[in-house]
Amino acid sequence: MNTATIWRTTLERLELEHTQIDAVSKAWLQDAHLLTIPHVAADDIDAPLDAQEQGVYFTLQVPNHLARDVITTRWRRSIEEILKELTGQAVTLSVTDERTEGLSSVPEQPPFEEPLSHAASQSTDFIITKNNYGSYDMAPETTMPSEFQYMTGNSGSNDSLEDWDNEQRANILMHNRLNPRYTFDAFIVGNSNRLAHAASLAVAEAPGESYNPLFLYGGVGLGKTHLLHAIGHQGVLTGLAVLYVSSEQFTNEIINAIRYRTTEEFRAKYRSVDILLVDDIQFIAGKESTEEEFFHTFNSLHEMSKQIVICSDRPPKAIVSLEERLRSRFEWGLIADIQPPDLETRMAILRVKADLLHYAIPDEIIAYIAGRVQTNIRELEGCLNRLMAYQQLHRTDLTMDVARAAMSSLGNDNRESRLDSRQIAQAVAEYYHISLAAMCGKQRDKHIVVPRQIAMYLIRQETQASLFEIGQLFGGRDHSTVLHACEKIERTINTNPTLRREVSSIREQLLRE
Ligand SMILES: Nc1ncnc2c1ncn2[C@@H]1O[C@H](COP(=O)(O)OP(=O)(O)OP(=O)(O)O)[C@@H](O)[C@H]1O
Repeated sequence: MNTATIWRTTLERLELEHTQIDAVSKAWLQDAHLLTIPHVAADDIDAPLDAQEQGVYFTLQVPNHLARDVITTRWRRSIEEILKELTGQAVTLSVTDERTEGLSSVPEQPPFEEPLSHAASQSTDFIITKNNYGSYDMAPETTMPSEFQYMTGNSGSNDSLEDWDNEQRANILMHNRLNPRYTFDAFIVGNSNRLAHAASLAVAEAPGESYNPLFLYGGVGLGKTHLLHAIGHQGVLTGLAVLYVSSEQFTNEIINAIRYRTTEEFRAKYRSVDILLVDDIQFIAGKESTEEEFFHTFNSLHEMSKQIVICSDRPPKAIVSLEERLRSRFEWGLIADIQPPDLETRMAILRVKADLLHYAIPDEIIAYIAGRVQTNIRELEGCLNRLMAYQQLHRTDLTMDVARAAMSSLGNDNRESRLDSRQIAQAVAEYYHISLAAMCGKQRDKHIVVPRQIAMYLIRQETQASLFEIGQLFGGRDHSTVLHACEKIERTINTNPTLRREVSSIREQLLRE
């Protein structure tokens, strides 16, 4: 079997096994090329090579960055599984959007073409939205409605554009209050934000060429503004005129332009930018003249292939009272959502933020904070700042007790009153699939002892129960046994990432209840 046959068979199997596979992924996968590293070529898979033990390394070449990220996140595991079955060997698959030299290609296939640029890779604009199955749906390009002609031909707006000299463009750059901390480098990518990040990067690398507009949406404090600014920084670096505005600012400028009869200047300003970044667009809904003006600004920029990036707390369809013609434009390019980050991503974000602040903080405390704040990264950062402030104020070492005190005294921890010891013990027993009775009893098997110690540790952390009370719950054990258990878990958590993850997952589960 050569790689072409393997890939064809893999695709057929994938489509059979995943009937909900979305149209965009399907198109990317059909365009993809499966390659192997020469010394473990797939043609040799029947030969008893070393590769039999090491497995086969495949590379899947896909058309662009976004395809790479989506296929890696959503499909790589399944493809690997199928390849494993087909080849009868362990398989490692990497997905790339670059042409990799030295890989064996498929003899019967046409020669591999240069990877497509973002512009070329997307011959038609399409809309990708998540459907109810959590996969992506694609809709065909919308045709350009006639209102699009506004201000592009007869109105003379292009003349005003030419009048808009370099000095004024420089002014725009100067007055862009882009937060220097909000860069791509400082953005942690996890499954929750991978698509939004990849799309933002694509847009920053080739403004106006790939996804236009790019519409990012997600809950409060999940990094939408951060990505907008990151795109902005990149644009500024390459000398483009970038304008970042909140929809509120846009509205105020329109009101003033109407009041002081300066609408021509307003229009010239907005239509001379190369990248327009608009935050919190949901607030323009229902504001008639703002919507009207934004509509025309959008059309002018889009026609000139200038990049527009829009953020909102909800998808266009959910912005009630937004004019239909605006909604359809927002759905024109790419819609990417940002979901709340998982525990690992929250921990990674905290670690990076702490490092940036040169704040030495043990993993255990990182896990503790990340377990507490689950849906808002701004709040997560707030906790870190509070902890620093608390520690400095009390001039104390950073310990778990200090972290707990900082959280509770600053009103960020009201869970103690909700969680009781029995509930925690029950959650731990369930997590480890053992009975509560066994965990609280006398058994000394390892698979019971460790969960018991974890339960003691969590109860100590999450409730006001004394060592004596905890001992009573666990079959009348001595307070020193409880203390020993708590200290042991506290120590081990710092050196054992698996245990740390388990404890954090239980805590997260408890806080969710
Ligand atoms: N993935 C991430 N990596 C690093 N920091 C992040 C990430 N996501 C968000 N942040 C940080 O979280 C804070 C809040 O992010 P941001 O202001 O971008 O959120 P938002 O989605 O625009 O929120 P809002 O809807 O309230 O405007 C910022 O300090 C940002 O740097």
